[in-house]
Amino acid sequence: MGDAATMDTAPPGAAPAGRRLGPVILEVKDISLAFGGVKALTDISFDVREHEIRAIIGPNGAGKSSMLNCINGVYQPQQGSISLRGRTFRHMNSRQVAEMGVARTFQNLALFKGMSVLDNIMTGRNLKIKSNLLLQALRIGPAQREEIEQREFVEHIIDFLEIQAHRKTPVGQLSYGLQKRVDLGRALAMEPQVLLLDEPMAGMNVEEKQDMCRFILDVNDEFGTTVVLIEHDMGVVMDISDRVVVLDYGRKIGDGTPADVRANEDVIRAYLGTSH
Ligand SMILES: Nc1ncnc2c1ncn2[C@@H]1O[C@H](COP(=O)(O)OP(=O)(O)OP(=O)(O)O)[C@@H](O)[C@H]1O
Repeated sequence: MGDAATMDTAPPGAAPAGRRLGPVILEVKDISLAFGGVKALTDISFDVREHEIRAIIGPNGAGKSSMLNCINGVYQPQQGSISLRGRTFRHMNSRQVAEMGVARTFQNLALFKGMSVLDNIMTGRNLKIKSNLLLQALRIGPAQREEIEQREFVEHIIDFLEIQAHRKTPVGQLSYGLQKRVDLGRALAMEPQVLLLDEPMAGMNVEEKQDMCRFILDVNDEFGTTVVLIEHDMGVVMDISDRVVVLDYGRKIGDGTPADVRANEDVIRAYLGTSH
C-alpha cells in the first residue's frame, strides 16, 4: 500500500524537462473544507515550488476544484492555512489573492462572449491599472499613457498565444479550443507568479491539446510562472508535471513525481474504481 506521507521524494532542484525548481512558493497546510455534511477536503497538505508544474488529479468529486477555489480565495476552508512566499493568507477574497500574484482559469469558461479577444484579455489587466476611473473614462493624461502601455502588454500576450488573427473577433464566435486559449491569456494578463489552471484541456481535440501543452510549457519556461493544474488527461499530466498530488474523496492519497504516483497502489485502486 502506497504511503502518501512518504511520497514527497522529488530531489531539490529536480524537474523532468531539466527545469530548475526554486524554493517553496505556495504552501497548503492541513486544509479541510466541508459543505454542510459533505467533506470536500480533509487535512490536505502539499507544497508547490517556484517554477514548478504541479498537477492535482483524482476521480470526479475528489475535491480538485474545491482545492483551487481555496487557493484563490473563492472558498474559505474551515481549517488549515495557505501561504504564498511565506505569507499566510486567511479569509482573503479572490481579488486580494489575485493582487498577491495568483491567477486562474476556469473549468467552465467565464469569458465575456460578446466582447473581442483583445477586450477579454484586457479585463485581466484591470488589477494593474493604477489611474482612477474618472481619468480612465476621460482618457487623459497619465490614464491615456497607461492605457497605451496596458494595450501593448495585451498585444504581446496575443502574439505569444498566436491569436493575432482573432484579436477583434467576439470570443463567442471562436472554437472552444481558442476560447480556452483566450481564458489563459486573460490570466496571463495579470502577470501572475502562480497560475492555477482548472482542466485547461477539457473538451479539446488532440491538436488543441498539443497546442495548449506547448503554451503551458512556454509560459512556465519564458515567464518563469509556477503552474498548478487540474487535468483529467493522464498522458498530459504525466508528460508535463514535475510532481503530482492525488486526491480521492477529499483526501490526499498520493504525492510525488509522475513515476511515484503511477506506482502508488492507492492511486491505481482509486482510478481502477472509476471510469477514468
Ligand atoms: N459549492 C458547493 N456546494 C456543495 N457541495 C460542493 C460544492 N462544491 C463542491 N462540492 C462537493 O464537494 C466535493 C468535491 O467537489 P469538487 O468539485 O471539488 O471535485 P472535483 O475533483 O473537482 O470533481 P470534478 O473532476 O468532477 O470536477 C463533491 O462531493 C461536490 O459535490
